[in-house]
Formats: sequence, C-alpha cells, structure tokens
Amino acid sequence: MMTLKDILYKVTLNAVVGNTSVSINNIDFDSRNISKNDVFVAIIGTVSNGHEYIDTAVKQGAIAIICEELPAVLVEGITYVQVESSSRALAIMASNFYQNPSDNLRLVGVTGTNGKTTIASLLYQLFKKAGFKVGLLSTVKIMVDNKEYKTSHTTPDSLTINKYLKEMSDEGVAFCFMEVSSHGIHQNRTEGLHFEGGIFSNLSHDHLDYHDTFAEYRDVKKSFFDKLPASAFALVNVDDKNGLVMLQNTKAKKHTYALKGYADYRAQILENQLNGLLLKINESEVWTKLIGNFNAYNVLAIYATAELLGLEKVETLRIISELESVAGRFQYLISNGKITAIIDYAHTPDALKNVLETINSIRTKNEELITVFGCGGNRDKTKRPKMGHIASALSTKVIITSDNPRNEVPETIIEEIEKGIEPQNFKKIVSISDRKQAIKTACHLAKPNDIILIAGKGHETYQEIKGERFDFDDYKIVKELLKQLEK
Ligand SMILES: CC(=O)N[C@H]1[C@@H](OP(=O)(O)OP(=O)(O)OC[C@H]2O[C@@H](n3ccc(=O)[nH]c3=O)[C@H](O)[C@@H]2O)O[C@H](CO)[C@@H](O)[C@@H]1O[C@H](C)C(=O)N[C@@H](C)C(=O)N[C@H](CCC(=O)O)C(=O)O
Ligand SMILES: Nc1ncnc2c1ncn2[C@@H]1O[C@H](COP(=O)(O)OP(=O)(O)OP(=O)(O)O)[C@@H](O)[C@H]1O
Ligand SMILES: N[C@H](CCC[C@H](N)C(=O)O)C(=O)O
Ligand SMILES: [Mg+2]
Repeated sequence: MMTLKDILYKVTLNAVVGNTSVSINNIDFDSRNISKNDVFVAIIGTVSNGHEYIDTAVKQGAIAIICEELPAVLVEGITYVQVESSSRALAIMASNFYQNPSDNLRLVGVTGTNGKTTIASLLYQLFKKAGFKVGLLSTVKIMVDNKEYKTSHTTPDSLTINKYLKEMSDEGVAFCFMEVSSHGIHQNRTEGLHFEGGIFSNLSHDHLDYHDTFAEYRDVKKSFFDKLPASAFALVNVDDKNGLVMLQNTKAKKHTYALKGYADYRAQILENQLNGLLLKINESEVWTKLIGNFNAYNVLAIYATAELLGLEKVETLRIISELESVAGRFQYLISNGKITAIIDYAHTPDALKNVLETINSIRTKNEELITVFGCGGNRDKTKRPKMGHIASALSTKVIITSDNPRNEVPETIIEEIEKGIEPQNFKKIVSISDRKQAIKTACHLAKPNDIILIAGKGHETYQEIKGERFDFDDYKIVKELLKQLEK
C-alpha cells in the first residue's frame, strides 16, 4: 500500500493540512473518477477549474486533495496539500505512483510542429527490427512492444503516460519513443520523466489559438530541451531556423542534422520518386520507401538517433530500407482506372505546402492535382486562410470541405479558408461541406493519371461533430468510391 507521503516525494509543497501518512488507493485529476481513499488533484483547465470540484471529490471518498489554493472550508479527516502548480505536482506524483518507470527504459521524446508521429513510429519499427522490445506513445496508437492500445491524445496526461511506461517496464521494454506535443509540455504532462534524448523536427504555424504568439509556442517547445539532463542528447534539425534556438539553454549533449546546412548528420536526396527516396546519409547510400523531401529529414533524424542510442551503422541502414510508411502519412492507392489517391495528415500550412510540392515534383504537367481538405473546428483559426492560399496556388482544382468541425459551423470555417484564395485561383475552387460528397466529387472530376490528395485527417477514422465522433475513413471511402465509379 502506498501512502500520500510516498507519492509526494520530490513535490514542492507550499502547505500541508492533515496527515500525509494515510494510505491511498489511486490518483485522479477528474472528480468524476474519484472513489474511496483516492487523491484528487485540482487543476485549473482551459474550460473549467478543478478547484470547483473539490467538494464533489470529497463526497465521493477522496482522502486527500492536492490544490493550488486551499478551500475556504476544510473537511475533518481529509489531507489538503497546497502546491505551486497542480499539473506539475500531478506529473511527479504519477511517476512516484508507478515507481518511476521512465528510469527503467531508454526514453526519447520527439517534438516539433510536423513529423513527430513519423519519426517516433519509424524509430519504433527500427528498434523492433533490430531485435529489441520497444514502446511507442504516438498520435496514432500506443504500443507496449507488440500490444496495441488506442489513444485520444498525441501526448497523454501524465497519469496515462506513466501507466503505460510502467506496463512497458514490466514487459521488459528497452526503448520507448514518444511524441511530445506543445500542449503536453505546456500542461506539464511530461514533467518528471527521465528522458535519454530529445529530437526537434521543425517549427511552423500551428496552435496559435492555444499559445498566444509564435514566440510563446517556440519557447514552450524550447522548455522541453531546457529541462533535459546533462546525460541526455538533444538532436535538432538546423535547416529550421529555430533548431539552434532549441539548443540555447540545454544541458544535454548537442547534435545537429540538416539537408542544406552544415551539421553533424547530413543527407542528400539523390532520387525522389512516387515509390520512394534514394538518400546519401553521411557517406552511405540508402533507399527508403518513404516519399517526399520532408521524409528525407525524418529518415535522417532516425538514423542519427539510432547512432546516438548505440545501434550499429550498417544494420541501421539495412533496416531503414525495410521501413514502412506510417498510416495516413502519404498513404496512397492507384485505382484500376489509373487514378492515384493520396491520404495525408497534413493539417498545418507548412505540411500542406510540403505535400503539395512533393506531389508537384513527381507529377507531369498533363495531370490534374485535385486537393480535398478542410480545417478543424475549435482550433487555430489563423491557419485557415493560409491553407486556402497554399492549396489553391499549388493544385489544379481544390474542393474545400469539413475536417472535424467540432462545435463550429462548417460553412463558416470554409468561408475563412476561402478568404486566403487569390482572385486568379477562384475558378479552381468548389466548396462542399459534406466530406464524403467532396471526395465523391473529386473522384468524378479525376481522369486517368490524375492525382487526388485528401489531406488533414490521415489515420483518423472519424469525423467529430458537436462532441460526437461519426465513423469516417478517408482511405476506405475513396477506395470504395473509385471502385464503384470504375465498375
Ligand atoms: C485544450 C487542452 O489541451 N485541454 C486538455 C486539458 O483539459 P482542460 O484544461 O480543458 O480541462 P477542463 O475541462 O478545463 O477541466 C479542468 C480540470 O477540471 C477537472 N474536472 C472537470 C469537470 C468535472 O466535472 N470534474 C473535474 O474534476 C478536469 O478533469 C480537469 O482536470 O486537460 C485534459 C486532461 O489532460 C485533456 O484531455 C484536454 O485535452 C483536450 C481534450 C484536447 O482536445 N486537447 C488537444 C488540443 C491536445 O492536447 N492536443 C495535443 C496535440 C496537438 C498537436 O500537436 O497537434 C495532444 O497532445 O494531444
Ligand atoms: N519532417 C517534416 N517536415 C514537414 N512536414 C512533415 C514532416 N513530416 C511529416 N510532415 C507532414 O506533416 C503531416 C503530419 O506528420 P506527422 O503525423 O508525422 O506529424 P506530427 O508532428 O505527429 O503531427 P501532430 O501534431 O498532429 O501529432 C504529414 O502527413 C506530412 O504531410
Ligand atoms: N493534433 C491535432 C490534429 C489535427 C487534425 C485535424 N484533423 C483536426 O481535427 O484539426 C489537433 O488536435 O489539433
Ligand atoms: Mg503526431
């Protein structure tokens, strides 16, 4: 049995009222999950304030309350602990509660606007193929070696992270690769974890609804590197102008990678085709099935990481050529009628631009590029016109549609996307808010050898409308529609 004192180890306490030697059953930050002898951690969120649920938690049997402000009336027999930051305290307590599982495996965090899932998933595959037991915490799924779990976040809350790390540690997992989102860092979800390495892919426009300015978004990412210990490595892409910024105040050992500039790890694209890339990494040539310039960066990042973690170079290169692309990232099919449909998770201006430029570098002038995309509701509005501009400038036809409208009106989101389109491109655009109809229209418009890009949802298998998730799978839908049309 654990006591409150055990899990408070290393938490900075401002005040304690009551007994910390009490035995505790579980910890939670949501009053709705609290039952007898649990510890409730009150967090000030973006929508509500957990401190308002302290009474409910006590009524449901909480034995201790962790909070930033003590309630006016204290209940006899309950221990109240006041801390500076409840979310930071939660993360440290979560680690203690699960016996500090991040100490038992070699944990590497991947941060950046685009490429986190790709890099983390490729590292998972690479180390699996090299014969290790491996863990993965990603947007698409959580893997405890061969066991797969669903996930709702890119970087889960600290209790969930530590729960899975504990399972990994019990399973004898040697390496774990995890995505570290800016929300995750900002909400202290990764506090107290023992990282052996951090990777920075790039920084471009996203989430400027949550972070007030780009500088704030950058500094949140940077704080992840600031906190790495001296024993860790920090590996950054220095073709990105913020790569060196990430290294400014880190104690970790600094390593760089680049395609254009000078760096410790360098790659060159020798060939770029629809079936893969031929790269020269440092002095060796390697073929990969991954497609697009941006994937040259991802492959270089995993090569460097493998070396930093001690994998043998020749083996790494051999395995790289066997790696499969990640679900919903430049996933494509070619129909019987010779129409290519590409599903990609590009949901930021930079990712959309990269994907379109990659397709354009492969496409010949006679073929049409028909792009179907939308922008998420209740997310950064300022990226909408930018994505409208990019899609219309780089495609021959564009169908603007819905991508998880959440609690917003789909037509309003579409109008905001349309604002970024320049008059000379108006004729390329159609707006159809129903995503299935939009994809159907693209299939009707496409002729043999044309390319349809369906962007934004990648691996997602739902459309989220007003809090409800309806089944929706871009890949399945386009495959089925093309088959019907070509019958
Ligand atoms: C904006 C955001 O990130 N919100 C996250 C945050 O919730 P919140 O701050 O809104 O919580 P809140 O509703 O205000 O509640 C505050 C506190 O009161 C508690 N509460 C609330 C009600 C009640 O009855 N009782 C109770 O105790 C809540 O449990 C919470 O502790 O903390 C929750 C618990 O960790 C997260 O689930 C939630 O993620 C929401 C669902 C979300 O959509 N997050 C996205 C934006 C996100 O995190 N995305 C990033 C990836 C982004 C990217 O890189 O592309 C990710 O890492 O997944
Ligand atoms: N290194 C990269 N640079 C720029 N764009 C990239 C890079 N890697 C992938 N992309 C593009 O970004 C999209 C998302 O990639 P990925 O899922 O790996 O990113 P992510 O950082 O995990 O995103 P999220 O923040 O949603 O978790 C891809 O579908 C592709 O279009
Ligand atoms: N992790 C990102 C994913 C966006 C994917 C896109 N399909 C959307 O719903 O906006 C987010 O939650 O902002
Ligand atoms: Mg991701």
